[in-house]
Amino acid sequence: MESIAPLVLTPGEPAGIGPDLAVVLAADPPPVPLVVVADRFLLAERAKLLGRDLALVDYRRERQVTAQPGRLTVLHVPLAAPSRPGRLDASNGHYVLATLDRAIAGCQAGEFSALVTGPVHKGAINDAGIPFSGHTEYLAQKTGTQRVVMMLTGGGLRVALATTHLPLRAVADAITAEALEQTLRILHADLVRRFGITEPRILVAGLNPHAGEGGHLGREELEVIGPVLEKLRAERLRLVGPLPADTLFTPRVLAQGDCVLAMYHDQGLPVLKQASFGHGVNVTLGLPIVRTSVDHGTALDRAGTGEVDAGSLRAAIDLAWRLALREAAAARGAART
Ligand SMILES: NC(=O)C1=CN([C@@H]2O[C@H](COP(=O)(O)OP(=O)(O)OC[C@H]3O[C@@H](n4cnc5c(N)ncnc54)[C@H](O)[C@@H]3O)[C@@H](O)[C@H]2O)C=CC1
Ligand SMILES: NCC(=O)COP(=O)(O)O
Repeated sequence: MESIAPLVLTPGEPAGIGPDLAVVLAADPPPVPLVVVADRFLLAERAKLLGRDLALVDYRRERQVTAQPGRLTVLHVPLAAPSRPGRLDASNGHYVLATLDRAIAGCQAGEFSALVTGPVHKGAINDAGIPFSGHTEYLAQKTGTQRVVMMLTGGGLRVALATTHLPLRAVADAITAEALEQTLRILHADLVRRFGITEPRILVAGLNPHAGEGGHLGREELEVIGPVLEKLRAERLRLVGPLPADTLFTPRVLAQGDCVLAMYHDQGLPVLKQASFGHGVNVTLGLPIVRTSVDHGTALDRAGTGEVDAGSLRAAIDLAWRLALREAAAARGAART
């Protein structure tokens, strides 16, 4: 195994399935060094509840991180209040962000090579009095990045979003020429740099039914999306669209692209999740650090039951490791030149 810094995992909402997933993962760990940032007593309790043996290694004492069955290396961050599976408690909202902050700081400092996030409950964090839309927006803010792009990958698809966690009412106003151009530039650049696709072909969805039907069902395609695509095509970006979203996700059209850019969350993600739920990965593009995440939420109904599928977490760890190795190789190449 190539030697780069360990990955860091935040299990997320303590009342959700994140702690369960960390416990399940430890039984059959992926072959990469991994540090879990969480309350160690929470993990120990969840392991007990699930009837699993789990040895917790204190990261602060033992910096040598190895993957061994039945062991988890834990960087302890204390809960604010005891947590029970399935029972949200807003007083732990700050805990969730404290785990993220520690992990992000470690990635920025080179202590960790990539961040893998478990699911957080956006409502619980907001109920703690902290405005929070999602990891994607939080990571942009914490790293001082003006714009990032959410992309999910799974089931042979890559689906990126032009807007992320917005009320539907706000979506059309958020799709400005400037925002869309920046999004497409980030998507193109990261498909090249992080995913090794030399000339990525991006299929861009329209916003309105039938991509606006020539302006009769909405004008964003004519006034915003089309002109941005024209401008970037002149720079040799391979962009197709704006395409009617209802037929974009058919095999014949998908075969013509490497990635889809959907205009909003529920235009793109249901298709991706239908194709790969439980095995997909959410990756944030445009960040100065590598970050991947599970494709699912907190599944409060399953926390503490043992009925959880760790497939998406495993896929997120695998992708984070591969992206981190690529980053390290690129950095070595740059240092040589
Ligand atoms: N990466 C993240 O932080 C994400 C967080 N969320 C948040 O999660 C919360 C709950 O969202 P929902 O819409 O209910 O979606 P959800 O993904 O938590 O649950 C949907 C259904 O899938 C099941 N499920 C989800 N993951 C599973 C797993 N690994 N194994 C077995 N079953 C699983 C659940 O039991 C439920 O029946 C919301 O607050 C949402 O914002 C949602 C998506 C991603
Ligand atoms: N639907 C994706 C989601 O909610 C996760 O978003 P984020 O927390 O990764 O920004």
